[in-house]
Amino acid sequence: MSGLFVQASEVTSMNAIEIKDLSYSYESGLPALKEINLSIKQGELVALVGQNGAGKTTMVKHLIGLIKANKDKISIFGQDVFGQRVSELAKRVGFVFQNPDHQIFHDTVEKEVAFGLINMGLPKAEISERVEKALHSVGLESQAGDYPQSLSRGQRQRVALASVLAMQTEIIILDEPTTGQDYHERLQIMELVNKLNQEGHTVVFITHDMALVANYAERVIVLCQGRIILDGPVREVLSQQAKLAQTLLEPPQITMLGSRLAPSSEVILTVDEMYTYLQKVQEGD
Ligand SMILES: Nc1ncnc2c1ncn2[C@@H]1O[C@H](COP(=O)(O)OP(=O)(O)OP(=O)(O)O)[C@@H](O)[C@H]1O
Repeated sequence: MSGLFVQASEVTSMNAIEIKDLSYSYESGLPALKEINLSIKQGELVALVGQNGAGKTTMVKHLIGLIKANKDKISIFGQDVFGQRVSELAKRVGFVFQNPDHQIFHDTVEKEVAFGLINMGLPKAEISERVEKALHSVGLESQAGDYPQSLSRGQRQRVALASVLAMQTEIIILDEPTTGQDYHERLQIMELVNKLNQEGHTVVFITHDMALVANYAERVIVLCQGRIILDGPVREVLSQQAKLAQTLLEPPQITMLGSRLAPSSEVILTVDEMYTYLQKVQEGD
């Protein structure tokens, strides 16, 4: 990995992403984003949640230049994205689309993953090394020569992820990364997301799955009808059940069960935490 990355999920004081007073309406529609203000520090692992149509994809499209932001609205590592080309932004911000077929165009998996690297003008040996490493990370090394459209949706999603990994961008954004994956693949992808963050990447993942949020994110940003209505550490946000209900999102089952069993205790996020809580109760703590 590049020496730019900080080690072991260290969150620095540097803003990786900064959005200032961003509003946006599509030509044909109502406002999709309203007065968004947020900053994400280098090294953070953030979940972005909200019901369908809340504005999550519109927000991240601004970060990768697919929707052009006005001047002084968005900066990436202190640099205004205004006027930056998509290809320039792609070197710092990697984006894995929700639908892998929106980003897969080549006739072999290997060529697909190499594409961005060839555009960057990297030497052949480095391209081969990065492609191999990225395919290994997503468990697709034996599919390198396959036609992507012959793979399952879950595998195609991992091809798209490998293409972004190979670029070694400082920021990685994933839109619903576990869609179409079975249980083991979901675990594998989220462990990989975690590892990337540990290696120093700033990671933002969009999801509807609050169990993923509870298990993997440090911070969660909740969008509702184009506005940020909650933003903070996962435990704090999941304790705001009434506000979350506005978004039709529910805390994970284990958290709901925990709030019934132990209404006054801390918010329970995972099965392990529930187990610890029950053990304490049994011991009469
Ligand atoms: N290309 C478009 N043209 C017009 N309106 C759009 C377009 N894309 C999104 N919208 C509208 O903008 C709003 C925000 O949509 P967006 O896709 O950003 O939400 P989302 O939170 O990502 O939803 P989902 O979870 O369904 O992907 C919605 O009202 C949506 O209908």
